[in-house]
Amino acid sequence: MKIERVELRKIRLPYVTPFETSGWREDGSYAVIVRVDAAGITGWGESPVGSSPFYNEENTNTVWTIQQDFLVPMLLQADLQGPEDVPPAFARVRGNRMAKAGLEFAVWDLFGKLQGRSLKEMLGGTRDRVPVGVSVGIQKDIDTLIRVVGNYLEEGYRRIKLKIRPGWDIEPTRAVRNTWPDLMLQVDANSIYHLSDAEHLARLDEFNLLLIEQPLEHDDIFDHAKLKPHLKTPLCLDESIVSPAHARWAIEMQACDIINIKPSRIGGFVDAKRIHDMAQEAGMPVWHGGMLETGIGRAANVALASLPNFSLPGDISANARYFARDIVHNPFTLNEDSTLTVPTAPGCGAEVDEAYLDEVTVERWEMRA
Ligand SMILES: CSCC[C@@H](NC(=O)CCC(=O)O)C(=O)O
Ligand SMILES: [Mg+2]
Repeated sequence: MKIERVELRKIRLPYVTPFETSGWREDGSYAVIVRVDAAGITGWGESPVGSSPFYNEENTNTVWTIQQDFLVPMLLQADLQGPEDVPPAFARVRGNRMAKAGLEFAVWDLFGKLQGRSLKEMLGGTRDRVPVGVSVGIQKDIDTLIRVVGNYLEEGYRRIKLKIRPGWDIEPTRAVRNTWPDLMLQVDANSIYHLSDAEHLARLDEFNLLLIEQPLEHDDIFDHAKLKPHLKTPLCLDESIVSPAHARWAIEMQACDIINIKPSRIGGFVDAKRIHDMAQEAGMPVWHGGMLETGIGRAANVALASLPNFSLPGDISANARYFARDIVHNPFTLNEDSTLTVPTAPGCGAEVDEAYLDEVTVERWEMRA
């Protein structure tokens, strides 16, 4: 099948509160929303990039350029038997995985609608609900942090992730642990530390954390393997794992105990599923990360998180955690057991609110076959 039309949109969708990590602060979604059309069917996808290239090497503008100049023409050329044919069509383009992923997601959604199959079914999901938690950004002080965490626990979330950085790591984590001794708690450093911080990072071991996420450089596996023996807490990689090859290197080098899987970081579902399966083979648990997606990317994430080796709560909160109003008519709401319900509708299950999407679109582009 040939894709007949591709439409890209830059959006501005404000977060209910800004989100701060060790390296940047973002006030809203600057994602690129992808629409593909063929045979009278529309598929939707999202490249969940930020305004700056601070999480990985991509941002709104790199996605916008690479999609328009290379990936969309390649996609329109391709004769697709299924969404698995999308990555080979993009193979000549190095990196730019969020740009690739947004387009691939949209083609998965399209084929699901064409075949009457949910994304969960297409990907091999086994769960009807997926356990989720909340990622809590860096706060102005510890009292505020305790209040913010308390509010999320009130809402019913059972797992909390804290962003940390030098000067905001041991004491905030201690304060949360002391307030909630039995809480499922983990931390994410977003690559801000170095191997020389090993002893300092080992101080986090006293807090009985589920994991320490991506403490060292965003493109490192070797030093994480050297760090791991210093830690009792399980070590999780996020930014470093951008392909099945990276996952194999990390597993074989014993560089981590757990992998955070984000199909956007990895370039799409095909390779994300490969990493899920490799980790399962190796007896390594994975959990689903988040990139503050709108309801379009969020639905894609929930579908993937329904696969069997996703064994720790994911960073896939209800849409309202970020958006007062989302670009979908059917936002996720948190179930009483701190899970989200996996959509069963054909495709990703997101019902796009096109009128509101138009309102939050700041730039639009399209290309036809
Ligand atoms: C703006 S990029 C945020 C990347 C960060 N993501 C989260 O903390 C989860 C955010 C979410 O709730 O989607 C991570 O490194 O895991
Ligand atoms: Mg992370």
